[in-house]
Amino acid sequence: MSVQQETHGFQTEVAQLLKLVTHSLYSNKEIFLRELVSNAADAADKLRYKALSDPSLYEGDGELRVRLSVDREAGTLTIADNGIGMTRDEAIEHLGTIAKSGTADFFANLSGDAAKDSQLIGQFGVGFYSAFIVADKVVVRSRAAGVDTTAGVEWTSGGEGDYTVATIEKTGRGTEIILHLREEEKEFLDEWRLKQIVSKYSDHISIPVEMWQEGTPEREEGGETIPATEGQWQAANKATALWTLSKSEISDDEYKEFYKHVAHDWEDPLLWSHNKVEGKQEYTSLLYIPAKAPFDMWNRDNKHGLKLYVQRVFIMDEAEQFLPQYLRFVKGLVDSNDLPLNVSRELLQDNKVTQALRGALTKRVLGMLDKLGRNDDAKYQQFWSQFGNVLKEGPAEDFANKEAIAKLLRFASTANDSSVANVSLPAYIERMKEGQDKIYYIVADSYAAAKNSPHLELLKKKGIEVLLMSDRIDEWLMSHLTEFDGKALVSVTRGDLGLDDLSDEEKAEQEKQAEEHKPLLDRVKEALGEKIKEVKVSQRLTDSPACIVTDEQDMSSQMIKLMQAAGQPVPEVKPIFELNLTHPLVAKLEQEVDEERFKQWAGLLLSQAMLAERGSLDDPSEFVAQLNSLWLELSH
Ligand SMILES: Nc1ncnc2c1ncn2[C@@H]1O[C@H](COP(=O)(O)OP(=O)(O)OP(=O)(O)O)[C@@H](O)[C@H]1O
Repeated sequence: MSVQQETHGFQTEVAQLLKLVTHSLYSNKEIFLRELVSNAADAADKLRYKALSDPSLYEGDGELRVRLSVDREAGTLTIADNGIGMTRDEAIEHLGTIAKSGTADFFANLSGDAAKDSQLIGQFGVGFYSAFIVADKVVVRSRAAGVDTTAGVEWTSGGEGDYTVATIEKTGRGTEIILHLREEEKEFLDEWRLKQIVSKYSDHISIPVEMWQEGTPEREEGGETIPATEGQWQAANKATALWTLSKSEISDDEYKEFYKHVAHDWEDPLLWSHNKVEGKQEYTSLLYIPAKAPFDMWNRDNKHGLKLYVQRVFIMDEAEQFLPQYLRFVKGLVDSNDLPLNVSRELLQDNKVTQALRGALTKRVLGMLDKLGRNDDAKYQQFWSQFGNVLKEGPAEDFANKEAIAKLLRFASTANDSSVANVSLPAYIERMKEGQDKIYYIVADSYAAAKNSPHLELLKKKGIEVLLMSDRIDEWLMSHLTEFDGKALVSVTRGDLGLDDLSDEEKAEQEKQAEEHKPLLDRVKEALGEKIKEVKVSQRLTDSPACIVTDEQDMSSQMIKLMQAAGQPVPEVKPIFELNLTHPLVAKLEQEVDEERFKQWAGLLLSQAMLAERGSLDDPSEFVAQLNSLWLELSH
């Protein structure tokens, strides 16, 4: 008997997802079973957790499991669990909408190319909806733990635009998913096939996945009577929580499958680390680095964190207290023996055990990445391309581990001929010139702007390597990273380059020049007035006539741009104007006797330098007017 039947439309994104699922995930269709079993195991975990404080929720049935059964005549495969179940409202919410933040944006960005989109969809996580890869009708019958048997729900959909829900009576607690298999998917009615899939994907799910084993009648064999056996449910998987085993008992494939269950990812992970720790703290951690960044990594509401278990009992998903923000891409679990079973999110917050675990797990992740960086360049590059920009938040967030994080950073460099960020600070230091005691870098708007910046000219000539940075976060990163391995990190667009350590002679020469050309410097300062802070003889240019640099104490151009983009007020910063005395244009300027023309030339050089450094001018029309007027004079 069912009452209160209603039809609902799917959330737009669900309808889109379903269309994609049925059309593009076909090549790996058997994983629908992994996804549904994974959900059943999650539902068992949730019930166990709730029952810690209210054991009556078990209703006398505390052996949590999932059962697979087939009905050949009806052409159905049923996946039934006795986990937490769903109420009518929960079924509508969980099976009719997607709650992930950023979902609409994600769908808006799909390309329409089935092959590409199917990859993305895998990353997005299809979960329950994968049922529609093999079924043209799905019926979900569920009853939540602790509610009356008359408050069950039946959810039915053909995977098109809508679904129906009805209130039903359901004696057993938990969820039953009945798949009406498509004509061409009848292979999933074959028990052998199902067993094979279960042991392939779900061996180490913590609950048994059971299948019905028919009984046998009494029979005679070799003159002996073998008694009849009764039919019974038998587990088709090992049903041991993977992390409780020792490493030597676990194959790589098992680690990978388990990752897909904990991380809700469809792809293999890049790397993992499994550790049992005993002594002052007792815990097991299994930490994974995904191969690809999730679509919503930059979304502020993105959920992240580890699964928390206490003494093998699931406590919560997405416990974000165990790792810092800049490691939010790490997936996996921690199973603690020291936390109380009734620990809540609030209690985790200021807890000593949590703090200690966070410290240890952070070190573990940084250590795992460091090892990868040293042993496998290609894999490390893959990691860096996906998560490098998240890791760059580290030095600002985690002072204690600054040096360890800095070791993991990678940058493009003048030592390479490509924009690939693959130079580490230790590698830079190894290549440093005799007498060089600083690490030089530049932050610009793009790789090309960084690489071709005039500020690099002299360093290039001297064969000194400069790290080239052009990610939005780089300026902020470098403002927190001023030293590595005892060496100062110096921006080539700021203050003094400190090259004097390289050659006393050159320094003396520069001072001499500054003295000799003081009248020129004074005239330029006079001509440009309030636009600049100071005029100096440049020690960094060889080919360009002039450049601007930022005073040590002032905010850099890149930082100003960042703050402007974020709508923040910025202080007015005047640049230091540096002239290259060896450049013919500067020589010409020095000889100019007409003060008006001198002013125009000086203004033009300043505008050029501003353009090269900032990519734009406060008053572009002034620049154009100056340029045109000088051209006209030249052509006379
Ligand atoms: N067997 C089940 N028992 C109880 N609730 C379930 C069951 N299957 C699904 N649900 C509910 O439906 C929700 C949606 O499931 P679905 O598999 O689509 O997503 P998910 O598991 O949350 O994440 P992902 O899409 O990444 O797999 C679940 O979060 C859960 O609340």
